[in-house]
Amino acid sequence: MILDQIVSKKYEELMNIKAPKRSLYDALSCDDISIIAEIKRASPSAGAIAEDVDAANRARQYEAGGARAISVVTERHFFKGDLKMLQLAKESSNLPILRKDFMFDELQIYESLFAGADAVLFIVSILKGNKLCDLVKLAQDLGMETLVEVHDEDELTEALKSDAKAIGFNNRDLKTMTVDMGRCESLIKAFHLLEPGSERKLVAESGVRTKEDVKRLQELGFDGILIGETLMRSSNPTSLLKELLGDTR
Ligand SMILES: O=C(O)c1ccccc1NCC(=O)[C@H](O)[C@H](O)COP(=O)(O)O
Repeated sequence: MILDQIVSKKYEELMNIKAPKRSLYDALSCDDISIIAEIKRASPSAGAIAEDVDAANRARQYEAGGARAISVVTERHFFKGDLKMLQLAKESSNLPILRKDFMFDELQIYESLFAGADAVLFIVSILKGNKLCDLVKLAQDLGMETLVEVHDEDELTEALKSDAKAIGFNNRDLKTMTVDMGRCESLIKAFHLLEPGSERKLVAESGVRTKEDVKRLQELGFDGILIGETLMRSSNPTSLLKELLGDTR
């Protein structure tokens, strides 16, 4: 009986967390291109980037520079991240917060909700069978949005079976860690053939360094760009964001 009460209390709490929410989908629905600015302490390809980053301050700097959403890499082992960074970014900005991690278990979805994530990322290559669709549905049932990440056309076909409202094309090969900007170019063409007239939002991920890259991705039809390392290495991310966005607004 007491357990029932605890469970129903927790359920009420979960339902209260659902609203009000900040929408990644809306952030990607502007007339011009939106930058999702990433907070990432380290990565397998780069090693340590900014291990002592102040996530609260970074989030404020990103918002001031014109970012429309923030991605926080919470994975501990390879990226030295944690959920505290996500909570700090949420408290310190008005932007939708995306949790970027290796998500494969229902518990991680509830954990994301409690930490304040507005959206969660799923990587098709690590989710087998119906798992992707099930996790997307759970996240959306709990009021969060989803970005599903693909690296090739087979993964794209899998991603389109889910109800995700946004698809991310990652230029980084997860095995070799190398970045090929041509990857998202060919994938966006494949996407339009597979799902003409789609309402889904499209995000280019990884390897974006210059305002020319941003302009090119806008011309290709992307709604958003996820930028991590370039911003994390900058001591003035606000002005860097303004510079990157310069020719697009
Ligand atoms: O960043 C890595 O080295 C990495 C290696 C293996 C799997 C994922 C990895 N990164 C996650 C990301 O997708 C990026 O953090 C994100 O797209 C931003 O990329 P970048 O602007 O190149 O930092």
